[in-house]
Amino acid sequence: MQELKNSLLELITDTSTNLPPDVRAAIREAKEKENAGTRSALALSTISNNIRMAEENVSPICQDTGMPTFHIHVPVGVNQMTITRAIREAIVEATRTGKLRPNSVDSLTGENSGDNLGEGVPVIHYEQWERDEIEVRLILKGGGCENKNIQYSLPCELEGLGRAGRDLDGIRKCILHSVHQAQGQGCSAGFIGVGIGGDRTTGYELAKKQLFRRADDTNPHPDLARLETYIMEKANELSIGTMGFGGNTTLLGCKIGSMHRIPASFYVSVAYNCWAFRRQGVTLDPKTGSITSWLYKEEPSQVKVREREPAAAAEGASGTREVVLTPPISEEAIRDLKVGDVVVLNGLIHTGRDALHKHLIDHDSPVDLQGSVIYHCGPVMLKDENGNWTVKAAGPTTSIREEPYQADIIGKFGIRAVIGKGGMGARTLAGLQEHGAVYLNAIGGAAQYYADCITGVEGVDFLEFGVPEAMWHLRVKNFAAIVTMDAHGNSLHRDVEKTALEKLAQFKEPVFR
Ligand SMILES: O=C(O)C[C@H](O)C(=O)O
Ligand code: SF4
Repeated sequence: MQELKNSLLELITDTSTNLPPDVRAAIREAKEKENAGTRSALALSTISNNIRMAEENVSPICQDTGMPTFHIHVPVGVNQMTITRAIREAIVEATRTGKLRPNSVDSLTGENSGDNLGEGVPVIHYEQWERDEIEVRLILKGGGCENKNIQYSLPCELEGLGRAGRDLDGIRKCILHSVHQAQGQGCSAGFIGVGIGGDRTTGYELAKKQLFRRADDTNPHPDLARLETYIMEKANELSIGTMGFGGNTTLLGCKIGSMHRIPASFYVSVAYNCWAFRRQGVTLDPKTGSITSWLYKEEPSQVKVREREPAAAAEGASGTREVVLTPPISEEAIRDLKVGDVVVLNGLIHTGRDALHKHLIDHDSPVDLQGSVIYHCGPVMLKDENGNWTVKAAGPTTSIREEPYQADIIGKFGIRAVIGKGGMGARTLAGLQEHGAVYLNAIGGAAQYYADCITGVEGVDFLEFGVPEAMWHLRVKNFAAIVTMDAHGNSLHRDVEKTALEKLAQFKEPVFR
């Protein structure tokens, strides 16, 4: 098995940097459905560029390279411990070369192991089979969409949909609700895997297993096939759209599996995966460990591929105002901004996410933040041989996690803009109004696109928090993001959620009897 580690490294690298054709086709279709000049069309254009850049640069599509999760089939007699050792070596190597972000954090001490290894990380499931080849499937599922997974215990009451009973119609309601509760926070448009039945653990496992199905397959079970088709149609009428900007595509794929349960329990478990759906697989020669085939490389047959770029997403949103700003930004410039404006930033910005926000509540900042821009981002960084840092990937992280801190931090330090994704809540909105600040929504997952806007790394503080959580001081050029919450009490996120809830309520009546 001398080739095993190299094969696994190739699999990890390809998974992180190159989306499979079925996922690309779903995104391409979504792009064709959006109207020219809309925010969703613009976001999908950025996403498509990002996918291309990641492949060309052989760099992570999204900076959050997620929880590496392997599903492996082995012929009888193959040593699983040899495979586990090779996976661990390949993971360390992929982290060292910037194909994976160091993502494994000790839950008690907060320490980042730095090499993506740790208790329970990576996740590896083995199963024996009677074929004489090894099959390795891998998903890199990021944290923002993982946080939007949801498990329902039937019967239950669902906002907008009323009672969900222990039958196919109750299941239908849970799945629709799961898409609504995710809004744009899991980097919609997303893919969902659904597990019906099992217990709390196996239900989620079944849901995640569905994510290994190709986006263009058909469920062999007629009821589940019907339900998948129904969900795809109705979830896309919720108008949540790409990144929760509103729009025609909210869901790119829905795959449902079912298993037995015990009489008292009836779970519907939903695994939500962002558009950056990094899934790949290989078969390996059990003697040499070399790759014999790739599992998700063929183009889907039923999706037509257009020759030229559709007019829809070609250029910037029509009628939007573009405002160029350089920090430190004045309160006046900020109060002039309205939801829908595109802000183009030049100059110095600072990253800060969970650890930094918690820290700043009762500590000083190492740099003056008056008039500054904070970027909710945990980048992939590499140090070169001269000790200089380079940015390998740098998209936004989900902002809502900072909701308990954000308004206070803005007030305490005089921050004028926060860049993130998915939007923030009522407390932050009030804080923006009170202190004169805005929330700027960047396109989640577009880590190559934003890394390209970073012209220099001017320093770093709190590296002891780990690479993703450190405070990186980044010089940017033409960094564009949309104002989705302004200093006048307006929030696009609040509006989209309200509309989506009204639309969800239209699906209250029974459909599957
Ligand atoms: O950790 C990150 O960089 C992002 C995360 O996947 C998120 O979606 O919030
Ligand atoms: S930032 Fe968005 S695209 Fe990246 S892993 Fe998180 S949810 Fe997925």
